[in-house]
Amino acid sequence: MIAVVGAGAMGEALIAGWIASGIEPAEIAIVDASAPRVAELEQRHGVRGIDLTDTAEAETIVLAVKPYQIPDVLESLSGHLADGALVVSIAAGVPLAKLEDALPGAAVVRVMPNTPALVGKGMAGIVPGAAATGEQVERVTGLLDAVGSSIVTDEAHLDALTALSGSGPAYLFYVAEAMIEGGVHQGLTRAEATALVTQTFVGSAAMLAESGKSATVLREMVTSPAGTTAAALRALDDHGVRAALLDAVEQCRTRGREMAEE
Ligand SMILES: NC(=O)C1=CN([C@@H]2O[C@H](COP(=O)(O)OP(=O)(O)OC[C@H]3O[C@@H](n4cnc5c(N)ncnc54)[C@H](OP(=O)(O)O)[C@@H]3O)[C@@H](O)[C@H]2O)C=CC1
Ligand SMILES: O=C(O)[C@@H]1CCC=N1
Repeated sequence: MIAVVGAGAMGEALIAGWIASGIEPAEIAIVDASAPRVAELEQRHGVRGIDLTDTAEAETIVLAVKPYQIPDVLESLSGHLADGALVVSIAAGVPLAKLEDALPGAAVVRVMPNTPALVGKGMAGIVPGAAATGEQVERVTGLLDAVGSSIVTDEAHLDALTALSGSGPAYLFYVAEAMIEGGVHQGLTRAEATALVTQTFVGSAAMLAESGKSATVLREMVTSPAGTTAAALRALDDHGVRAALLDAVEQCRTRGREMAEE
């Protein structure tokens, strides 16, 4: 049994992705502070709500509560884990050391997933803790690869990874929102603008993933000399969009580091 503690946005993305990948809903249990939320997910996905103490029966316990809620959950779990249980924390900015100190001897793995797991296109970074066996790391890798792709990395790189793939979907949705608004300003209906922008994201992502060409070359392919794209990119440069993205990635990484100290 996989128990997901904290069935919010990311918890549900993983659950839905796992079920779509073929994992039986009966194999998944959820714990959440909100009874209506548990009922909603039971109805939508066919998973079952359990109490935190029932996670003692789970082989894999995924901690998906907000980072500041992690200490309380760890305190409740301490001393109640099954032999061989694996604890997977997806909380941003909660170091392995804090997790391992609260669960002495337990196998712990830190993971940074992202919400596209919901549609089987997730990206995740995996950091094995000291007591995690090779089989347990493979189990986690299998669970993340079932909903997209993953890499095993060092904890030192996890905040940077969070700044790209963990939080990254939000930057792209932000750009999509702004482009849709731009289309509406030009007189397109919101539905037309949304369809145009959505398919442009899908096509561009597929080219980036499948063409073998760099983002730079793909951008140059669109940019005809003295043409429309060059004018648009000039406006982005004038507004400092590249610098803003560099700063956004840095601020995200820095916030992850700060959270580790809170
Ligand atoms: N959202 C994302 O894209 C990503 C999130 N993460 C990480 O995932 C974690 C969850 O984030 P997110 O899904 O956005 O947050 P949410 O607030 O959507 O989900 C957290 C859920 O946990 C519930 N909860 C709170 N306390 C407890 C408890 N003691 N026991 C069980 N459930 C509890 C919350 O209920 P209530 O709201 O009532 O408090 C809520 O439903 C965070 O640690 C975040 O860093 C990692 C990668 C990506
Ligand atoms: O915003 C957050 O803190 C979480 C972690 C990565 C994405 N969402």
